[in-house]
Amino acid sequence: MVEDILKALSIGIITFYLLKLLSFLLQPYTSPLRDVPGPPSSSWFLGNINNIHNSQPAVLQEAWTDKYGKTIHYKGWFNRDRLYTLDTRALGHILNHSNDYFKPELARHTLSSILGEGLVVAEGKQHRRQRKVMNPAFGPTQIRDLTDIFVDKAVQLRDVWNRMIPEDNQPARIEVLKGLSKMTLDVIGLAGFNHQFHSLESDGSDDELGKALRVMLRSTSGWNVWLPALAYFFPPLRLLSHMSDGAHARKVMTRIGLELVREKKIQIAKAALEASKDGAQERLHGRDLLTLLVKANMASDITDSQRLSDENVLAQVPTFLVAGYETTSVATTWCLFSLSQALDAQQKLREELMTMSTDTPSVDDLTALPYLDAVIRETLRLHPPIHTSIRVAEKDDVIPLDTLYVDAKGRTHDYVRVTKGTIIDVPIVALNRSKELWGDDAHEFKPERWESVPAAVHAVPGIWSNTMAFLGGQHACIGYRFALNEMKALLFVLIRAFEFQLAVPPAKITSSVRTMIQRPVVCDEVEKHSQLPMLVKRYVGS
Ligand code: HEM
Repeated sequence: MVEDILKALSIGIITFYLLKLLSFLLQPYTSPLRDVPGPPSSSWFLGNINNIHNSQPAVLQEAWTDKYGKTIHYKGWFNRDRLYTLDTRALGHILNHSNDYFKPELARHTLSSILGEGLVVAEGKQHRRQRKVMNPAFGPTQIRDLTDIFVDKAVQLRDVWNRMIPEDNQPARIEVLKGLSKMTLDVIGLAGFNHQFHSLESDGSDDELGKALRVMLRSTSGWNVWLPALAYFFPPLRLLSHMSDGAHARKVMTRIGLELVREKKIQIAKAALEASKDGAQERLHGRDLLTLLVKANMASDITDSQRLSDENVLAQVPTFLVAGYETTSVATTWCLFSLSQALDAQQKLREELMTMSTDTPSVDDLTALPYLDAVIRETLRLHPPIHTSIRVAEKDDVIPLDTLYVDAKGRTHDYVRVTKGTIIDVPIVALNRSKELWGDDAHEFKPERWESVPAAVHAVPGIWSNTMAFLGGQHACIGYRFALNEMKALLFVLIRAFEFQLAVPPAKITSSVRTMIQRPVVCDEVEKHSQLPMLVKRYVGS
C-alpha cells in the first residue's frame, strides 16, 4: 500500500516536472511574441544571446530596431522568445507596474548570494517596505550634508594626480579610472557608513572591508557568476558556493556590517536617552546613510510591521557599496573621455568653473553652474554606466504601445501580449541614444543640447532628466542625487586643476562587453581589463 502511494507520488512529481520542461521548451511555438517581427535565431541553444554578448552594448539591438521596428522579439536560451521594445509607453507600463514585472529569479538568486536580500534584490511588498524606510536617507537635504565629503575626497584625488605630474608640467600618463575608483570607494565608505577605506592614501590594501569588497566584485563577473547560477538549478552545489572566496568575503562583510549596525543602534539609543533627560533636541549628528537608515528604522512613527529586520538592514551595507561606487567612477571616467574628445567643451566648462572664487564649493555653488549640469546630463545620456536592465513578466499581460506594429500575419496592433515568465529587456543606452527621440546627432557628445531638448524626450519614463540612466518606476536608482553631487564635486575640482587628453587614439577606446556596467577598455590591451589612460597636465591659464 505504502509502496503504491510512493510510486504514484513519484510518477506525479516526474510528470509535473516533465510537463514543466515541455512547456518551457515549447514556449517558442506557443508564445504570443512569435508573430512579432524580429531577427532570425542563430542557434537552438543560445538563440541570439551570443550575437548580443559579442557586440558593443545595444549596437546589435539598434540595427534590429532600425530593420524590424520599435517593438521586436529576439531569441534567448533554448530559442525562447524575449521582448525588446523602445516604445516609451510600453517601458513606462513595465517600470511602473513593479508588482507585475520583477527582476528574473536567477539574477536575483545570483545577486542575493553576493549582496544578501538588500534593496537591489527585494521585490514586491518587501521592496516597498525597504524603500520606504530608506528613502529619507537619500533625500535632497541629507545628500546636501554629504557635499563636503565629496569635495574633500575630490581635492585629495587632485593632490595625488598633481604629484604624478613633473615640475616642468610635461603631461603625465595617468590611468584615470583607477584614481576615480579609489575616490568613489573612499566616498561611499565615509558617506555610507562613516568608514575610512583610505584607498587614496595607501591603496586601502590593509582594510578588511575593502579586501572583502574587491573579492565580492570579482565574484560578480566572468565565470564566477556561473557557480551561484548552477547552484540555483542544482541545490547540492550550494555547498560548493558556500566554500568559495566570494562566500568568505561575504562572511567578512556580514561581520563588519553587524558591528557597524550595532554601533549605530547604540549611538542612536544613547542620543535619544540624553535628549529625554534634558528635553533637548536629539544630539546625534551621524549623517552617513547607514546611521540615517538605522535611525529611520528605529523611529517611533513607524509600526513594527513596517520595520526592517536586522538582516535586511545589514544587507544594505554591500548593496550601497556595490551599487554606489563603481557606477559613479565609471560615469566620471566617461565624462573625462568625452571632454577629451570635445576640447572646446572642456575649456568652456573650465571657464565656467573658474568663475567661482572658492576651491571648496557648497552644494549651492555646484547647483549654480549650468554648463557643469549640462555636461553631466550629456555624459549620463551617452554613456550610462548600466546599459540595459531586465525584467520578467510575473503574470500574463497586455502591454500598451504608442507605435503600432504589423505582425507576421499582416495584422496591426497597438499592444503586445506577454505571458508569465517572458523576459523583457529594458534598454537604457539604446533609448538614451535614440535618434528618433534625440535627433540625428543623438550619438554625439553635445552638452549644448540641454539648452532646449526635443519635446519627444518628455515621454521617456526615466526618473531623471528625460533619460534612462537611473531608470524609472519603483526600482529607479535611490542614490541618483548622491551620484550627481559627487560627480559635480569631482569635475569641479579636476577640470579647474588639469587639462585632459587621451593617451591612446580614440578609436582604441571601446566599452567592455558581457558586463552589466559599461567600462572603458583599450581594445588592444583587453588583458588589463577596464582602464582609461590619459595625458594630464596642470592647467596654468591662458
Ligand atoms: C552614476 C551613478 C549611478 C548610476 C548610473 C546608477 C544607476 C542605477 C540603475 C540603472 C538602477 C536600476 C537597476 C535595475 O533595477 O535594474 C539603480 C538602482 C540602485 N542604485 Fe544606482 N546608480 C548610480 C549610483 C548609485 C549610488 C551612488 C547609490 C548609493 C549610494 C546607488 C544605489 C542604488 C540602489 C540601492 C539601487 C536599487 C534601487 C531599487 O531597486 O529600489 N546608485 N542604479
